[in-house]
This record gives sequence, C-alpha cells and structure tokens, in this order.
Amino acid sequence: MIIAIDGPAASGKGTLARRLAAALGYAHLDTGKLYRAVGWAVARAGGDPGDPQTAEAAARSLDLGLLGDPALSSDEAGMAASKVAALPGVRAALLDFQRAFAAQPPDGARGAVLDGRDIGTVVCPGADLKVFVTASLEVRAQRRLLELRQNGQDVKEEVVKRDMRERDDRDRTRSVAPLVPADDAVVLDTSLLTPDQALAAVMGLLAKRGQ
Ligand SMILES: Nc1ncnc2c1ncn2[C@@H]1O[C@H](COP(=O)(O)OP(=O)(O)O)[C@@H](O)[C@H]1O
Ligand SMILES: Nc1ccn([C@@H]2O[C@H](COP(=O)(O)OP(=O)(O)O)[C@@H](O)[C@H]2O)c(=O)n1
Repeated sequence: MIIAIDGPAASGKGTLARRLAAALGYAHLDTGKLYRAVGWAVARAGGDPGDPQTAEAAARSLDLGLLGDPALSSDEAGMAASKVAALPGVRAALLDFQRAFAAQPPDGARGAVLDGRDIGTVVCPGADLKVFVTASLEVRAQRRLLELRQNGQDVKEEVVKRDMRERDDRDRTRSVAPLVPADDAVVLDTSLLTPDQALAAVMGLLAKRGQ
C-alpha cells in the first residue's frame, strides 16, 4: 500500500504523512529532506544551488546520514532546496531511492507514506491513495514562522512569507515535476483543520475505500 501526500510549503503534509504512517504502521519518507540536503550541501560549500553541474554532483553523492541534520529545517535550506529541485538531473538522481522506498518500505513495513511535491504525479503515479494538501498562504506562513521560532531561529515574518511565495512559485512553474495535484488526488484544505482533524479526514477516506 502506497500513500502519496503532496502540497505546497507548510500546508501540513509532513505532519499528516508522519501521523498517518504511525497510525497505520507504515514507513514514512519526507522527500523534501532529500532536496533540502542536496541544496544545503551545495550552499554550505559556497556553491550555487542553481548550477546544474554542482547540484547534480551533490545529488548523486548525497549522504543519507545528513537527513537528520537540524540545519535542513531552516528557511535558507528550503530556498536552496527549491533551486536544486528545479534541475532535471537532480530530480533524476533522487528518483530511484524514492521509488525503492515505496516499493520495499524499510523494516518490513506493509506500506509507505511519502510526502513531497510530485509523489502522486511522478514518483508513485500508481499510489493507492493520493492526497493534495493545501492551506492559504497566510495560514501557511504563520505556521512556518511559529515552527522556525520554536526551533530557536531568528526570522522575520515578511522574509518567511516572501520566501514561501517565491518557493511556491518556482515549484509550481518549473518545467520538470511541477507542484500540481494529480488528476486522481483528493484535495484537502487544512486552513481551518487541526492536525487531528486532517488525520481523521484521511483515515475516513481510507475507511470509505475499504482500505
Ligand atoms: N492542520 C494543522 N493545523 C495547525 N498547524 C499545523 C497543521 N498541520 C501542521 N501544522 C504545523 O505547521 C507547521 C508546518 O507543518 P508541516 O507538516 O511541517 O508542513 P509541510 O510538511 O507541508 O511543510 C508545523 O509546525 C506543524 O506542526
Ligand atoms: N518531492 C519533492 C519534495 C520537495 N521538493 C522541493 O524541495 C523543497 C523543500 O521541500 P519541503 O517539503 O522540505 O518543504 P516544506 O513544504 O517543508 O516547506 C520544495 O520547495 C521543493 O522545491 C520537490 O521538488 N519535490
């Protein structure tokens, strides 16, 4: 069983995917972390995340041990991620790992929940359930601001909002794997939902489908 959760920044897809996986006993992969790790590796070394050769080399030699680095949650890492993510060679280099995770989830789990931007459209087009999570830009920016500040990061509201808009625009308009709901995705607007309510909505969908 494969569940694909896609959506824009801070829509709540990661929270939903993590909780869904815990509730079902499935494995969870936050695919945004892969792009953040590549973008951050390039930026930290003083490189340009928009440079195809540098970014592709970083994607091909990605150290999965870096995925737990707290620096990946920063606004700067998110911006670097969205620049490397627009490059076809970077996406190609990360595709096999994501597909293998979905096909053979670690620790013998019977299913996998993947969250990102293109899970339902490119990584797992045959997923059993696809959810496209949305929320208004205002709500998403406030959530991210709170999250970054709770993590001890000193960030300005207008910068977080501006970067989020820029990142969303780049993700939606890139030529390869743009952020768009799959034709068969269920759209879930979490603007007025708590994490519990979002989880209940998807558990309800699964129950209705007999899964
Ligand atoms: N339904 C929700 N209501 C309120 N806050 C939420 C909700 N879902 C997630 N959050 C919070 O918003 C922030 C971003 O959520 P996250 O799941 O990381 O978003 P995404 O993975 O889409 O970037 C986190 O601090 C999370 O706790
Ligand atoms: N499947 C994915 C996941 C992330 N990404 C890119 O990686 C960036 C960071 O993703 P993320 O999921 O960690 O970002 P947030 O939604 O947590 O802010 C996004 O802005 C996208 O550019 C992608 O292109 N495809």
